Amino acid sequence: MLPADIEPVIRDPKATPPGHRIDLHHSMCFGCGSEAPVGLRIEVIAGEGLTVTAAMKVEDWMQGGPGVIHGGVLSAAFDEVMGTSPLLLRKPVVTGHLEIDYAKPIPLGSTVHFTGEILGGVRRKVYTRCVAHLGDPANPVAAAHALFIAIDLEKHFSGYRERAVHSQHQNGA
Ligand SMILES: CCCCCCCC(=O)SCCNC(=O)CCNC(=O)[C@H](O)C(C)(C)COP(=O)(O)OP(=O)(O)OC[C@H]1O[C@@H](n2cnc3c(N)ncnc32)[C@H](O)[C@@H]1OP(=O)(O)O
Repeated sequence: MLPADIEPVIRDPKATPPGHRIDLHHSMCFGCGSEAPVGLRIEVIAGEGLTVTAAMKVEDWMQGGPGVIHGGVLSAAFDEVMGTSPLLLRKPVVTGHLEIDYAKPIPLGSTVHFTGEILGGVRRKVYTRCVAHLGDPANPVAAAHALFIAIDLEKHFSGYRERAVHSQHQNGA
């Protein structure tokens, strides 16, 4: 998936310091929003260098097959974790391409731990990968690669903002 012309990228000196939560991008976001009526409420933590981490408890409403997480929920979690990582470059992005290897069933009630990493970039393209485990990093349950495209936030959402669902404490996007 990685292109031959991929280049190294550098963490922005003003990025969220390691160990701190990277700011919500939208309080009503399905992935990270603290006020979304239904959502994953994932908190992405900045790591060292170009890495991020997150954890997600697998709730009963996330069920797909009996007793296990729905694959689409896991996909959304990967999207959120990897999609937040380009903020270490201070670049807002949207997902262009996302691919997942589902290695093992993930039981309801477990906690999925994610470690994401930016691999490099080409022009507006940011390449990332992420691994998920249930507590033992040597025993991954899933892995993902994704390509994100840097956007101009104002332009990208200009035709949609009038449809936005707001909370009482809406903070923009
Ligand atoms: C803090 C934030 C956390 C967010 C986490 C959640 C993220 C999300 O879920 S975002 C929602 C899902 N994604 C979307 O809605 C995006 C929908 N798609 C789009 O809006 C557009 O296709 C968009 C913006 C990605 C690209 O369009 P545009 O701005 O015209 O750029 P475009 O010139 O087509 O592409 C830019 C580059 O990306 C490449 N590219 C675009 N899409 C893809 C793709 N699917 N696969 C491979 N390459 C792609 C292009 O080839 C081009 O590459 P190059 O520089 O080599 O020419």
